[in-house]
Amino acid sequence: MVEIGAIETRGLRVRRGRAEVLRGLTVSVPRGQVVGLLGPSGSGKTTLMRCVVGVQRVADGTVTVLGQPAGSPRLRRRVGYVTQASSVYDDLTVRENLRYFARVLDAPASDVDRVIDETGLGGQAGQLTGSLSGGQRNRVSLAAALLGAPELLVLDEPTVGLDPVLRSELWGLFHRLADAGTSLFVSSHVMDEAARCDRLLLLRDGEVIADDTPLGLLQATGANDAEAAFLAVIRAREAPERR
Ligand SMILES: Nc1ncnc2c1ncn2[C@@H]1O[C@H](COP(=O)(O)OP(=O)(O)OP(=O)(O)O)[C@@H](O)[C@H]1O
Repeated sequence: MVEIGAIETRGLRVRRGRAEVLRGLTVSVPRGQVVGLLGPSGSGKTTLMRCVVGVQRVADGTVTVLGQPAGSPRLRRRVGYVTQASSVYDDLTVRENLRYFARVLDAPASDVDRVIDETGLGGQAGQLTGSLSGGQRNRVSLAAALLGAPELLVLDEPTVGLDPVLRSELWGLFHRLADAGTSLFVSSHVMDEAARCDRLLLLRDGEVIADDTPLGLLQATGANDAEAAFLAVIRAREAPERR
């Protein structure tokens, strides 16, 4: 049997306003890995994630998630999505928020303690969410997305605003989840997070300019880090046009 990837897109085109922001993307995200979606601000990362979770109007092409068309009702509990904005209630405590979302998602009540533990929020569980720092609040949204143990997690810049220790802990969590079989699709505009991914998709101006492992990308470009590799890929693509 052919293994169905976590995410498959074919010729995906999206227009937002007058601009074409995804320009015929064909990408494949394997299961059970942490796949990084890296690219500068405005390159289309959030738009691609919106396509994956089925909330973006698509002009052309297909998006298949866990073998189903993106947005299909059967994917609702199988896919967790964390946007850049907080998706939890400020006037509830961390634990109250998670209990509420566990009920909405029909997740086991025991998941609440599990996700509090996984996201390191034990010390804040009884605190009103509105009184937390921005980074802590992001982790409450992440904890809510972990309820019910979805097979695919789509995380839009989950480490923004976190200190290096928390950032490192969160990447550790992502890999533990992947080791247990979860697929993670994680965006970042911070190139130094590239090395933490199993696989990378580099996006620029709505096009995938590289799809490789971090090591493969460094070897292919001869660069020492992801930022230099990104620039090398861009230069190589633009070189023929200069002639
Ligand atoms: N609601 C909208 N209407 C029109 N254009 C939009 C809208 N939202 C985003 N865009 C445009 O689509 C392009 C891609 O935006 P997108 O948010 O997907 O980029 P991104 O890579 O996620 O950026 P960031 O890292 O800043 O979040 C940008 O040029 C942006 O200006």
